[in-house]
Formats: sequence, structure tokens, C-alpha cells
Amino acid sequence: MKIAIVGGGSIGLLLAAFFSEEGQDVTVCTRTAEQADAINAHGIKYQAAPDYSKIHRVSAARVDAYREVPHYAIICVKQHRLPEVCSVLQSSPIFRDSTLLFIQNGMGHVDTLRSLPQNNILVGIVEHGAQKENHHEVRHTGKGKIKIASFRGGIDKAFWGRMITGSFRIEGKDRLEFIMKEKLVVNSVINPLTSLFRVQNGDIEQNSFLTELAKLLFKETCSILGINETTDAWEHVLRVCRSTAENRSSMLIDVEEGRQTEIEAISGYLLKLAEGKGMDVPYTRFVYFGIKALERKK
Ligand SMILES: NC(=O)C1=CN([C@@H]2O[C@H](COP(=O)(O)OP(=O)(O)OC[C@H]3O[C@@H](n4cnc5c(N)ncnc54)[C@H](OP(=O)(O)O)[C@@H]3O)[C@@H](O)[C@H]2O)C=CC1
Ligand SMILES: CC(C)(CO)C(=O)C(=O)O
Repeated sequence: MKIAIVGGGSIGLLLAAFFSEEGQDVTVCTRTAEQADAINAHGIKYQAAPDYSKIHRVSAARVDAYREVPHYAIICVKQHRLPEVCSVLQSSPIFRDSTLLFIQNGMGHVDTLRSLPQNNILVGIVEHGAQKENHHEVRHTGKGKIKIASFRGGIDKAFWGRMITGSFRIEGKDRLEFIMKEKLVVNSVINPLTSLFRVQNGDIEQNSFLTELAKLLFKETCSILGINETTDAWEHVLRVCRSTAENRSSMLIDVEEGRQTEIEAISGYLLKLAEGKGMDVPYTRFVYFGIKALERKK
């Protein structure tokens, strides 16, 4: 299958390497010509701890210079970059018949997807940790799951089910809202805490004071979303901390690099929901303003 990965960041490069390993015809659609040139010249270097690396020869093009017609377009930009990418997806005939897959953290984007003309739109969640080292190198810093579900149209579970490399697999699910809420719970805890305390994901479980804070945030997020704070749900958060222990969350990297974070789509989304329900949510408010303050410092 022809697969376009839109956005050559940590997750875009990771997925490009994965689909290349699966024998798919992958093109990375980048924002800059500089990154496309680097990928075309060197391929993508996939690295995994402690000493595994492999070069994947995939092609790359700046997104507005991409001329192929992909079966799948996997959108790997941050939430706040979606408006510009969605306008390309809306206007370009290239993507008209593609199945789109959006993998952003947070819930902010789901309403935006309604205006897209494509008949087949999937939404997914990524529990892997990845870090882009430079334009064409990515480090796989934590292995987890990818779950996808249909937002509009069908889902070819047989195709996705064949995409298995070792423990790397994509699971097709029926309940979109469930997988998104489950991931939102994880990100509402891990992303702001790791960013405010500048720690790796694993520290949330290792440092018992951080675990206490994580539990408070976890309980609050569950009550905002109206879901049961089961032991299973809490264990799931800890499992992601463990499986991505060495990872610096995507929000922490944004903070360190002085970039806009996805706090609006995660804690900002939860705050608005809580406001609508007349709920007071002090922990979520605290982390929201804490991250906004760090963004202002940049
Ligand atoms: N990193 C992680 O471990 C995880 C991330 N996620 C989620 O995955 C999504 C992507 O995150 P991540 O890969 O870390 O983000 P990055 O910031 O590493 O990558 C985003 C990429 O999108 C590119 N981009 C921005 N605008 C455009 C555009 N208009 N056209 C084409 N490309 C564009 C950026 O290019 P440029 O650099 O040139 O601006 C950058 O390469 C996020 O929603 C994140 O929450 C989920 C799980 C884990
Ligand atoms: C899975 C996790 C928590 C990995 O760090 C993530 O979603 C992120 O960094 O945004």
C-alpha cells in the first residue's frame, strides 16, 4: 500500500520506519524541503535501546510538493498544526480517496475532522515513546500499543491486523470514544507532570511523591470524563509510565525546546468540560496554568 506520513517528527519517523519494515511504500510528507532532502539522502535511521539500529530507505517530499495518491495518509503533526494540514487535506485532489488516520493526543481535534470530505477517517492513539534525534533519525524509547477506531466509514481490520513487527502492532477497535478517553486519562497525568518536574515518564512511578500527584490528577480526570476510577484504569496509567520509562513525554520536549505544547488539547479540553458541568478541578487547573506559564517563558 502507498502510505503518506504527514509530519516527520518523533512519531512520524517512527511510523515511517515501522511501515517500511512491513514492506509498505512509504513517503514522509515534511514541512520543510530541508528535512525531505535529508530523508531522501540518508533514509530513516531507526534506533532502539540498547544497540539496535536500522536504516529504512523511504522517500520524502515537502507536503505541498507531494504528487502521489496514497491509500492511507497518517497525520502525525501536533494538534495545533492540524488546521493547516486539514486545509491541504480538504483542497488537494491527491488525498480525496485516501483513508486518513489521525494519531494526536488529546480530544480537541475530533470536532475539526467533521469538516473533512474524505469518506474514511480513522482516529488512533499511540502508547509508544519516540524521540526524533534529527531530521532523519528516531529513537524508539518505549514500546506500547497503537489502537485505532473509525471516526467515519469502515476500518480494514485485516490490513491493520497484518501490520505486526515483534511487539509493534496496530489493534483495530470498535469503540472510538473509549480508546480516546483512556488515552486522555494517561496524557492528562503523564504529560503535564513530566513537563512541570522535568522528569522521564518512569519517574512518575519511581518517585512516590510524584505518584501521589499523579493519582490526584487521575481521579480528577476520571470524574470530569464521567468514567469509573477503577484499579485497572490506574494500573493502565502506571503501565504506560513503565513501558515508556526512559521517554521524555512529547510535552516535555516541547517545553524544553520552547515550543507551543498540546496543553490546550489535553488539560484545556478537560477544564472546559469541567466548567460546563460546574465542577471545581483544582489539580487540572494547576497543571494547565503551570504549563501555560512555562510556554510564556520561552
Ligand atoms: N513523541 C511521543 O512519544 C508521542 C507523541 N504522540 C502524539 O503524536 C503527535 C505527534 O507528536 P510528535 O511526533 O512527538 O511531534 P513532533 O513535534 O516531534 O513532530 C511534529 C512534526 O510535524 C511537522 N509539521 C508541523 N506542521 C506541519 C505541516 N503543516 N505539514 C507537514 N508537517 C508539519 C513538524 O515539522 P517541523 O519540525 O519542521 O516543524 C514535525 O516534524 C502529537 O499529537 C503527540 O501528542 C503520542 C504518543 C507518543
Ligand atoms: C505515551 C506517551 C505518554 C509517551 O511519552 C505520550 O503520549 C506522549 O509523550 O505524548
